[in-house]
Amino acid sequence: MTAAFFERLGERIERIDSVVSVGLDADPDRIPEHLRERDLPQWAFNRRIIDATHEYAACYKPNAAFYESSEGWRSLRETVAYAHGKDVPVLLDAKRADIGNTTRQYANLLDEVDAITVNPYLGRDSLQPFLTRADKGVFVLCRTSNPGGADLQDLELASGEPVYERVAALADLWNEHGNVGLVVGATAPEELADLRKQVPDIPFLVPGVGAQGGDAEAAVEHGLADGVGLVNSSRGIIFAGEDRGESFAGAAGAAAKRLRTRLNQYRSDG
Ligand SMILES: O=c1ccn([C@@H]2O[C@H](COP(=O)(O)O)[C@@H](O)[C@H]2O)c(=O)[nH]1
Repeated sequence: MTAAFFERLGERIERIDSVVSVGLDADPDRIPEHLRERDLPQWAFNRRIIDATHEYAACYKPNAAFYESSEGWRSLRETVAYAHGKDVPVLLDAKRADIGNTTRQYANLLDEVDAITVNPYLGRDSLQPFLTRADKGVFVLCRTSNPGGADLQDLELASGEPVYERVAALADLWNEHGNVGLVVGATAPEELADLRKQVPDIPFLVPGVGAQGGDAEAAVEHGLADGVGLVNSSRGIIFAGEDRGESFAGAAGAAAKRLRTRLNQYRSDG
């Protein structure tokens, strides 16, 4: 039987001593000039990024938004297969969910990848086809890293609890197979701390360090549950060498290594 996602992730984290999620947001406008004439420029870019970063990557997190074209989906498929060939799990940041028959189609994405992000605002039935995939990780958006994340997610319910806490409570209920994680931004360190107290056993995916300037220490301190969790940086790693022409990938590798070192300093502090 295939080991559950968080078990596999925990083994990977231990093996490479890293909680870094490398975000593969291969923005076609930022891919180096010399790769733009390739058949699949995003795939050519990602392959070089993976070669340079896989030793430091607990997982790869491509954001589906960057692959929403026929070429993009082909690039994504090649990228996923290549990452798997390097033994690195892939978490597709797709933020999916819909009514029953539609969401069942979305959940087929899990045939290709190891984990996915989902949107909780349509409720349990919209997530059911993801949640029942016991061997796959399902990260529920809880308190996002963007400035507008507070607009709805921080609103207080009649009970006095903020919406993001209710989402965490529901996600905990939905976690019948031990495959649920939460997405909590590093730009919201207080919410990260509150949520960790509320759901001590659920691993977080923490985006927002690097380009968004989030709190890396809080990301590590609160993002991990029994050592398992992910701290993501996308642009800060893959475009670290944007001005370096053909040696862009080396700069990405160095950025991933630096982030691992920085995060590990907080991991060992605990
Ligand atoms: O709350 C959220 C949820 C998802 N994201 C995604 O993570 C990466 C962050 O990219 P950076 O370049 O490191 O800022 C990107 O794919 C976002 O869509 C997030 O930032 N915040």
